[in-house]
Amino acid sequence: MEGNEQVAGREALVGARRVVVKIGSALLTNDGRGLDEAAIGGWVDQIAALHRRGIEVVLVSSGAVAAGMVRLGWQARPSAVHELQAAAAVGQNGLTECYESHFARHGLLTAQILLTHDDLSNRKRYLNARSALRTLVALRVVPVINENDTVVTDEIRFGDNDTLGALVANLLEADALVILTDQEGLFDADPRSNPEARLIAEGRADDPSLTAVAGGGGALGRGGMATKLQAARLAARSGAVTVIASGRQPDVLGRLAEGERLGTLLLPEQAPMAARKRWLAGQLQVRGSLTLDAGAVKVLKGSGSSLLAVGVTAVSGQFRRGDMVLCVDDQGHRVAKGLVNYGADEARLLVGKPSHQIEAILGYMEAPELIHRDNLVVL
Ligand SMILES: Nc1ncnc2c1ncn2[C@@H]1O[C@H](COP(=O)(O)OP(=O)(O)O)[C@@H](O)[C@H]1O
Ligand SMILES: N[C@@H](CCC(=O)OP(=O)(O)O)C(=O)O
Repeated sequence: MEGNEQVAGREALVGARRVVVKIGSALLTNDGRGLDEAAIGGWVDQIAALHRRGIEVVLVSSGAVAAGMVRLGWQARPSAVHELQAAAAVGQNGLTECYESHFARHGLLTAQILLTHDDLSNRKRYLNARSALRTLVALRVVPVINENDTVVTDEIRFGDNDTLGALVANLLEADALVILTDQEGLFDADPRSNPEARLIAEGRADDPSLTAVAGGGGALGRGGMATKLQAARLAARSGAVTVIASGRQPDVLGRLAEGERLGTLLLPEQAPMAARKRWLAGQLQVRGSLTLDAGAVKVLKGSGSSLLAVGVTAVSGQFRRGDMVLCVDDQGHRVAKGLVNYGADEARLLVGKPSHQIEAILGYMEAPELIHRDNLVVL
């Protein structure tokens, strides 16, 4: 049942139609030697493949300052604002050129968009930015966004591009924000300093315990995991899920879109329900059915509750835990469908039984409900 669980847990990316991909400085720069053009070519190939599948991708790319430093022959990142601004202005050219030439190999146009904090906090400019981006996406152009480093000062800058990526995800109501970085995801401690650190595969974006483990960035990046977690919280506001993953994993974007467990998935508290339900509703393959009594039909339709065995009168078909089953009323009318927590044989034993008896009947309890409400869609 691994496979079903995998897809159920990652459905928001599997069904995503619009994705913001953020590529960080730590990843883009060739050990501080300027842009890693070969790696950029690889990400462009992946994005083009998503495009061909009909997924709209908006790119948020860092790297201007790092690329500018190399072009200018500077060894160390300057601390003076005017020098950072100059480096960004020089480097942004190289960045744009690099993306443009790689996307051109796939017959795709790019558009450079440089935003500042003001552009997104001022309502009028926000709406202008939104309509321009929507138009570009509708034209199948790939927007490549960065902060307009040349005109911002410390007080008004995002600084890290994680925040910018999240705001763009909000702006476009994207389904997902994918943050590609130099680590496999969020670990329970910074893996640079703690080799024992373990990857956190999944969590709630607003889980306060994650704040404690998310540290600052490396030499090249700006915000580290702390700003990535904050970005996930921001993105969650408009219902987007966030994935933090390593850009060095081969075909990371394609594999995520296939539902593979890579990196850290950070789910919003409320809104992903809509995406999840959309995905559930779109699933065609049903392995069996559960007949519900009138009380169960009422609570499912009325209050969006989970389905308990006590409200089930009959089980048909052969299904396994995690399979999609149909819920019908006593007349056989379709009421709901969802991913079931028990296989058909166990479900038959549980028919009409209250949840507190599950353990006594089966010898174990997988879950107190037959179908959890998160995995259920009323038809
Ligand atoms: N809990 C953690 N898990 C993973 N990485 C962490 C964690 N805490 C801090 N980091 C650091 O965050 C860095 C990635 O962030 P950053 O350097 O800002 O990259 P980017 O430029 O891709 O945004 C990692 O290289 C790592 O050292
Ligand atoms: N706007 C800056 C990028 C800032 C930055 O490095 O952010 P991040 O990739 O989040 O660590 C640049 O292009 O150099």
